[in-house]
Amino acid sequence: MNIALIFAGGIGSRMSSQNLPKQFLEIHGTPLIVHTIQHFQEHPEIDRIAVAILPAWRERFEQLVTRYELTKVAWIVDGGATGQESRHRAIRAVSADCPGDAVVLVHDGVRPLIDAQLISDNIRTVRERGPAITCTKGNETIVSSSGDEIDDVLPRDFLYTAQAPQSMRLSTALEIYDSAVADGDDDSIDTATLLKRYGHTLFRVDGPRSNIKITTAEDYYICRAFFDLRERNQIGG
Ligand SMILES: C[C@](O)(CO)[C@H](O)COP(=O)(O)O
Repeated sequence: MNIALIFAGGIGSRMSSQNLPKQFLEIHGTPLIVHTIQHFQEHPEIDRIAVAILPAWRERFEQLVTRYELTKVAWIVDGGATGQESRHRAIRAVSADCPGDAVVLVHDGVRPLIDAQLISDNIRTVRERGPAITCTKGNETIVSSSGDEIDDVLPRDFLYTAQAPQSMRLSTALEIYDSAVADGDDDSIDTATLLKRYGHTLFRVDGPRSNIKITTAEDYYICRAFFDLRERNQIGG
């Protein structure tokens, strides 16, 4: 069994989209969260979908589930105060109904350019090797800087950006999220961070550069340009 767990619990504080959370912004007349879920809905290997949503937007989301016939959406949980809490709530809801060896793909609601290949590659990697983290190779030099001076120039050959999906067995997801709470952490950056902290070996799944996360207004316009290209069949997905 393979389950997509979509996190759409954030308010989009880094993007000024008036009062509309960014996951509800539209591209080509369809909300971003629907574009994202449709990739999982249409994927033959995905059985069910869990979504963590802002409590105040739950009703609006439920209407979208009906309108766009997102029939695989089996759990809608209220998002928590942090991304970690939202993901944990969704993992707990899924764990109450599904076996621990199910594969879960944790994905951002605002990464609508995911494609079928990436979903398949995540599932295969978890089944054959272990936890899978979607990555893209860096094509610019990365430096670290804690003040206004550059502390270090990092070796680009070994640098990647971790994206999503971030995937693992359901039992592993529950174990790391429970452990984080027990250890007093309720605001970790992402699933990859927790997997690494609790000693898991992570395997890289190479994804396309187009699988961007919409964080700022600029990202929205870049994403829209990718949608236009896809519509003209100039990139895959
Ligand atoms: C999970 C993630 O997309 C990996 O790059 C990222 O960490 C999510 O970050 P956000 O701050 O919750 O948008």
